[in-house]
Amino acid sequence: MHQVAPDRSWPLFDVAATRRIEQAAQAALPPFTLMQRAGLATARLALAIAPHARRIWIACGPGNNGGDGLEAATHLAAWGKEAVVTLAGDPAALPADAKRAWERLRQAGLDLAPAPPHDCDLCIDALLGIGAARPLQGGLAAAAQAMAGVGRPVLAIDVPSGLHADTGAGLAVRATHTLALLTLKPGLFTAGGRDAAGQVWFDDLEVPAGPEAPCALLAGPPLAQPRLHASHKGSYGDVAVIGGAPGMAGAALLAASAALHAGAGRVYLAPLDPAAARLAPGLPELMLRDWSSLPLPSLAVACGCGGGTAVADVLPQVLPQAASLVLDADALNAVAAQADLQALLRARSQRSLPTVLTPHPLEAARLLGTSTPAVQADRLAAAQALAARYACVVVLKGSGTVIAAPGQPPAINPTGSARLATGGTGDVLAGWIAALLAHGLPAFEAGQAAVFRHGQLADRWPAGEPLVAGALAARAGG
Ligand SMILES: NC(=O)C1=CN([C@@H]2O[C@H](COP(=O)(O)OP(=O)(O)OC[C@H]3O[C@@H](n4cnc5c(N)ncnc54)[C@H](OP(=O)(O)O)[C@@H]3O)[C@@H](O)[C@H]2O)[C@@H](O)CC1
Ligand SMILES: [K+]
Repeated sequence: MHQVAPDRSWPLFDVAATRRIEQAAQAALPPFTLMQRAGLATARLALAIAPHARRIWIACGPGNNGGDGLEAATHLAAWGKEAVVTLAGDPAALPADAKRAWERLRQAGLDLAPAPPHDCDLCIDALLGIGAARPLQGGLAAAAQAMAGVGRPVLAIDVPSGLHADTGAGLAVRATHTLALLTLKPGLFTAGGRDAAGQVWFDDLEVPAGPEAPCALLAGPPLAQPRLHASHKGSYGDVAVIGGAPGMAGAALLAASAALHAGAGRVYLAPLDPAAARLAPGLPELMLRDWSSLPLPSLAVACGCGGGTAVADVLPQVLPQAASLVLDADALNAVAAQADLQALLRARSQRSLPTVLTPHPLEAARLLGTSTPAVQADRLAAAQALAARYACVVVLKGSGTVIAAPGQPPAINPTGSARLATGGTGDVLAGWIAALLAHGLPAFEAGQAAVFRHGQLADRWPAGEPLVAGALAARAGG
């Protein structure tokens, strides 16, 4: 059993693949072996979470997830805990493995409680796992509500009940800990998954994934990029930030600052507000230019960043010329609105010019011609659809940022928190990605590395210190 920490990457498997892995293992092992292992692993983690717990409520549901809970309850009772077991369903209708767990519970002298306990030291959520097929209702919904009311740690078995294991969508039990079994599922790490799952643990039940290919990866830390002594500013590439329409100069400045601090050799700032060009940006390292004078074919360009509607006039030049390109915010809205810009964007991949789009869910919805809820209902699919449609790398922002590229499994970023939900952090990310593109990283790696470090910086931000985008940019790459 391992805690899933952002110190390495992890393969993720969807429900269909998990079912195939489970079936192959069931066929190779004596009956009930997997559920015994699942129940024992759950009971062990429960003890580790709440070693001094006296009363533990195990809330079981009508499928094999409930069976895991019944099996865990038998262990916990044998170890001297008061195990209060409820079952939202009919014991006679349990599937075969779960029924066997139920019989073992009875043989151990335990029985079902008619109702949840008034108080307990730990709840175990064994209501639903990967079989969650619809919103929680009836006895399952009542048990989930009671768990929320207890106000104690909640250990979810496999998946917080109600959460869609593939997508992270759905109203779910809010767990403090989740023990994923057999495989790690992508829904634990994106959309509502991170809030529902809490701290994630993983036990493969001694079953290898075999020939199954992961549907996605949980990203690990990017490789460090040591700088050679025999290098100069030209070794690290040039970035230009084009954005900052009247009233929004700060966005472009934040992106430029991030690119500079993330290690770009030289950074040009090309504000779209003519008045802004006369303002001292506070960063003497930046080179102010009119966008039309930039040497686009030798630059990594970050375009958008407070560009307003003015950015639409720039894109017909930038899209075909920029050596590598990050499109953010207003640039994405311009592309969503204009078919000619979409054609120019798609044409970049035919010339092997790297491009990264950094939409938030609403921008992604505009680019896909759909709604924000539809994007959030399946973030992995939305990011992959965008990458395929525009033939580029997509960084779909939000909880569990997804990085997608055509023809390869997407990555989900494990770092970052709601502390990043403050103005300008997206501009910082765009400039940071541009710096890594300028350095020569392939687009997917650049997106993944910048997103990981950007989130990690926020995770490590001192608790008492306000996280503002300017300070974040100043620590980019640090
Ligand atoms: N087999 C094994 O040995 C192993 C199994 N393992 C464990 O089993 C879990 C998968 O078990 P599972 O396939 O039985 O699915 P599970 O999530 O328990 O629920 C299915 C039941 O819930 C019902 N139901 C669904 N939604 C509902 C709703 N909203 N409201 C009400 N009912 C609802 C659904 O009813 P139906 O949709 O069929 O009408 C069905 O009766 C997996 O996550 C892992 O924990 C692992 O430990 C490996 C070893
Ligand atoms: K569960």
